Amino acid sequence: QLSSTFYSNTCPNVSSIVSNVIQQALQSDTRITASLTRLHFHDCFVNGCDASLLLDQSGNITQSEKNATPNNNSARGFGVVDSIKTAVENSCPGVVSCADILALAAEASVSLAGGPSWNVLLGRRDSLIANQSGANSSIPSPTESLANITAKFSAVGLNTTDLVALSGAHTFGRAQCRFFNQRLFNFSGTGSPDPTLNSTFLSTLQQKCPQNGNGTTLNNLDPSSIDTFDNNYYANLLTNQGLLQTDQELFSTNGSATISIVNNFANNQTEFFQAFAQSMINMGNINPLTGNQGEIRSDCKKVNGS
Ligand code: HEM
Ligand SMILES: [Ca+2]
Repeated sequence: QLSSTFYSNTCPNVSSIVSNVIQQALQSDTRITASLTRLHFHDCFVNGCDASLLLDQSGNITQSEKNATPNNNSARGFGVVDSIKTAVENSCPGVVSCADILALAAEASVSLAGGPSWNVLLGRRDSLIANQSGANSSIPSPTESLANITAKFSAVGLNTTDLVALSGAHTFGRAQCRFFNQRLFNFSGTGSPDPTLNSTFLSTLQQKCPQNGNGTTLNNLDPSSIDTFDNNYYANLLTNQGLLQTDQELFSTNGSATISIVNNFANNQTEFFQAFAQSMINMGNINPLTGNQGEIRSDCKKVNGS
């Protein structure tokens, strides 16, 4: 029941307002488009796309999603979300939800980085609660098996094509060493690195992420075109240069239905862009609050009146 025309009377310029603030932020932060895209994912997988992720831990919010393991010292871009909200409130006070701002920011970000555009469906409302334990259990971890990741996508109504297409968001942005360094020296107790890592790529990563390092060094998820949204992510998987274990598993799990989809997206950027846009719409449809459920927050970090 979301609609692309939801704000056409009440805030007709909302898309360009969002895009303009992101363009400003890009001047000093080339990573921001990736970070904003990830926020929509981490919101939608926990209680649906309801901006539950954005609530700070304070007052009645005793266990924020921001402080959950997948987000703590990892999810970023919250300040830019606040700047977008301020700009939107200046033009259209009290009408645009923070959940819709995350959906619009993801589309604008992908588009500004050279990826596809799509009509964002709108009309989500904002939650009154956060679900930290849900964030810990529902957001995929980068060391899980493909079967587990597939199950987590399936739990929110997303299929294998959605999984492969949405993983293509790792065409931009960064990952800290601590999220993949289990692959580099002693993979699964074998005493050897992950055999599905290209040996040249492995040496580079071993140098960037030494065994006694602190694990927070940043690495490009797609070294071949770091801030550009393209299909190089899939080409990297074909040459065993997926950064996260869960990236490489899409191509290196024997017999998996994901392999032919990776091949298709590696060979055809147009098909990847179309599939990515459709899967972002699918993800954006996960369990939204609508009608008179929830509220339109005036500050994305807090429930109204708190
Ligand atoms: C399939 C399961 C997925 C896993 C296991 C996963 C895991 C991760 C991890 C561990 C990082 C690095 C975080 C850090 O170093 O702080 C990351 C970054 C990122 N993820 Fe995913 N992710 C998945 C799917 C997705 C999806 C579906 C999207 C969006 C549609 C997405 C978008 C991103 C982006 C854009 C970044 C870079 C963020 C930045 O630079 O700030 N990921 N992901
Ligand atoms: Ca949520």
